[in-house]
Amino acid sequence: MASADIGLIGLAVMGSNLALNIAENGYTIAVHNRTASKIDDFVAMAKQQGLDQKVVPEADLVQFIQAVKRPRSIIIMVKAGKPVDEMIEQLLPHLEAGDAILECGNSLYTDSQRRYEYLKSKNIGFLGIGVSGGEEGARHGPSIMVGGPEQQWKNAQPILEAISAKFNGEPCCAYLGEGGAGHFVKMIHNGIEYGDMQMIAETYGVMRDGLGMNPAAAAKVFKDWNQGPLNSYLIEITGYVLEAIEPRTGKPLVELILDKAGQKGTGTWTAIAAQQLAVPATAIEGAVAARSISSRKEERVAAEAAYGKPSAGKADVSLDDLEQALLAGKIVSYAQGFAVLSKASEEFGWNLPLATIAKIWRAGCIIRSRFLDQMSAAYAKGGATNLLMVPDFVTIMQDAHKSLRKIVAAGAIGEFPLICLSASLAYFDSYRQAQGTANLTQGQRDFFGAHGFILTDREGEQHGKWPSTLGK
Ligand SMILES: NC(=O)C1=CN([C@@H]2O[C@H](COP(=O)(O)OP(=O)(O)OC[C@H]3O[C@@H](n4cnc5c(N)ncnc54)[C@H](OP(=O)(O)O)[C@@H]3O)[C@@H](O)[C@H]2O)C=CC1
Ligand SMILES: O=C(CO)[C@H](O)[C@H](O)COP(=O)(O)O
Repeated sequence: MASADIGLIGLAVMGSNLALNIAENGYTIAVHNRTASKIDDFVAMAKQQGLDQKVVPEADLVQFIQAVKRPRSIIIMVKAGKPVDEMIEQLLPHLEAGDAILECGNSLYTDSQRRYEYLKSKNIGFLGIGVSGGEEGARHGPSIMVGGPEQQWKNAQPILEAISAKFNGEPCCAYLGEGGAGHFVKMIHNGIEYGDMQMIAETYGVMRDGLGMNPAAAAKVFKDWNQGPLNSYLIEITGYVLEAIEPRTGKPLVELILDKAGQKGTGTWTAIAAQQLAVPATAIEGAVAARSISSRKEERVAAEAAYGKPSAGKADVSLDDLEQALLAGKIVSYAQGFAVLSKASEEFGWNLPLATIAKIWRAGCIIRSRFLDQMSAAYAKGGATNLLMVPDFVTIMQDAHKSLRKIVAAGAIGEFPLICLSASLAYFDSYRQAQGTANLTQGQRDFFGAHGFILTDREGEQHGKWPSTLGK
């Protein structure tokens, strides 16, 4: 007898917490996991939290499906990629017309588009949903980015809005467009997350290598910054990470963590999508590159032996400059992320609501910050082609870019790498330079490939009369 309002497959970190969140919001939820012992663990956890009455555990997939009321909504929260397709294949023979799959992992947006088309041909609905907020967000309110057919969204809307984070009472959950729109927006969220994290790490590098600060002193600065314009979840947790002590040695934990960053793909996908759409996203690309360089620990050790240890001279910068530089870098990185969203919206016909996206990122997600409230207000006014041209942000950048410049210069002289902050500065300088240097590039392209150029004093494409270099 079907008794559950919704079903969920995949009881790892995200799935189990989402299921508890759904149960706590008064919905009965059927749960299933490939490894059955995880279902028992989950039920024990639900019991501890007084939510087991709202949970229908089913180790058998067919019985799990039958436990969900029709038309069924089934959330899949398993490892992204092939496991999602395998899960869909296992579900398909037992689903009926009108049922829907809500795929909530970090899936590539083109996979979501493909899955939607495939399931549509079988009369099964599909929503590709980006969920952000990690373990705590999933349990108490994540930010939820929905893509797919609007009717399916309407069916799922009450549950998704109920479980989402709230900012001033507004749900951080929205329908963003057809096909892969939800997962595209989540991908850009993660690209921005990479940029934020890398710029914070670089700022810590300036404190450590340029200002000789220990982790406890750096932690205090991040805690102070969290009271100002940089107020955000990532700045807040940075303070906690820096002040943590490893109990066995009594040393700062951060100094014992191996300096190799992991990555699961969403940052790289953002960089690729930006390149494919011809939108410069250099800060995000820099952040992805920084993780890749970090993973080459052995090569870095060998290179340091070959070139000598960086001089790590005292940087002549203030903490105020550092704060402003981080703010400036962050504005550039968000400007790039939103520019990619804007172009994708045009290219894929999604009509992405940029103000709404900034709004639903104000709470619940990893990049939540005070700054996003200001950004959503700017996009709500309309007419913003690039965040760098929005009056509020022009005002901030007019001063903040000077600090960014000082910090990047200090990094270059002091020999500590600022791959993301320097990429942000270079983008800013390129974006605001009315007379660039592509005139020379165009001359070269015409020289070797007769690609043509435009002259500023006349109409139409022109070619130069170039000397032959053959035989020289
Ligand atoms: N962790 C996080 O902070 C966040 C994660 N996400 C995304 O959410 C999704 C779930 O993440 P997370 O909770 O960390 O779990 P994992 O990505 O670690 O995936 C583990 C889950 O996938 C199941 N699984 C793996 N392979 C298969 C398969 N072939 N068939 C059936 N089930 C399979 C596992 O089942 P079993 O127990 O049997 O191994 C388990 O339930 C991922 O797409 C992730 O990228 C999104 C936001 C934040
Ligand atoms: O989606 C997330 C947060 O928003 C996940 O935590 C994701 O795993 C982060 O990406 P990576 O593992 O590549 O750092």
